[in-house]
Amino acid sequence: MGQTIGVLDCIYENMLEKYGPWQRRVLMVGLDNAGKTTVLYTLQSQNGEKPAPPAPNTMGYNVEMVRHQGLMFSLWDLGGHSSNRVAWLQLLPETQGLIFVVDSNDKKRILEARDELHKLLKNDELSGVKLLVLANKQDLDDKLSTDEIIEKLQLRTLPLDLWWHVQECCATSGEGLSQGMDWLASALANPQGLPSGSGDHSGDVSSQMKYNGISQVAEVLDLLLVH
Ligand SMILES: Nc1nc2c(ncn2[C@@H]2O[C@H](COP(=O)(O)OP(=O)(O)OP(=O)(O)O)[C@@H](O)[C@H]2O)c(=O)[nH]1
Ligand SMILES: [Mg+2]
Repeated sequence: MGQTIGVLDCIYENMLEKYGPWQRRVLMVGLDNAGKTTVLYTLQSQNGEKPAPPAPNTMGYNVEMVRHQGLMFSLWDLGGHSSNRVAWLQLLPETQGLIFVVDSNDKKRILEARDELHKLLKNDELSGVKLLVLANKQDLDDKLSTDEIIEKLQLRTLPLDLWWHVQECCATSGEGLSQGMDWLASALANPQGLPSGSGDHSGDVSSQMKYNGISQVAEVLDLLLVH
């Protein structure tokens, strides 16, 4: 196991070398059915790319390189089913941004989402991470508002030095995704200067690049998920 993670680190260092200081690792997590994969591929299609065919219930992960506001993100969409969640931990080192996707319509599971988020944030590797909460499925009638999501997820109990922001969105239409990415890009670009909850301004995912190294990282993760 240790050797496998070492290989992962090595590949990631190669990616850093290739993309320099602009490259940021962003993990996208949340419960199953929250809409993570839809977010990933809607961002891809907003960028003019042909998105991958929809694949519900991600077993493992999807990963794409996304450029936004001059920053290059390696955006990892990790399957949210409980059997997948242990794999989230493998990617925590070097993670600078965390996108936590919530199904705003699923009131029955919001406390499970809260518990997963707080459990994840207890990991030391995530100290200094910038947290974007996507309050997804805002197109549905019986949805939780931003204030309700903040309260239910107990975001105000998080450490004061942890920056977080809640963005309402609809992953199927793409509404709100760009604003969320704006906040994340600003937070990651100006780690000293952006107070929690501020920084919304418009912008688009401008381009996307794929890097061969991703498939190597993916192979290593495949091994981790199988064992
Ligand atoms: N109405 C509505 N449905 C959405 C929205 N976003 C995603 N969905 C639907 O929710 C379902 C689950 O979406 P996925 O993107 O597969 O969810 P996921 O978080 O990747 O789930 P796992 O891979 O199991 O972790 C799909 O049927 C999507 O079409 C949204 O904004 N509004
Ligand atoms: Mg998925």
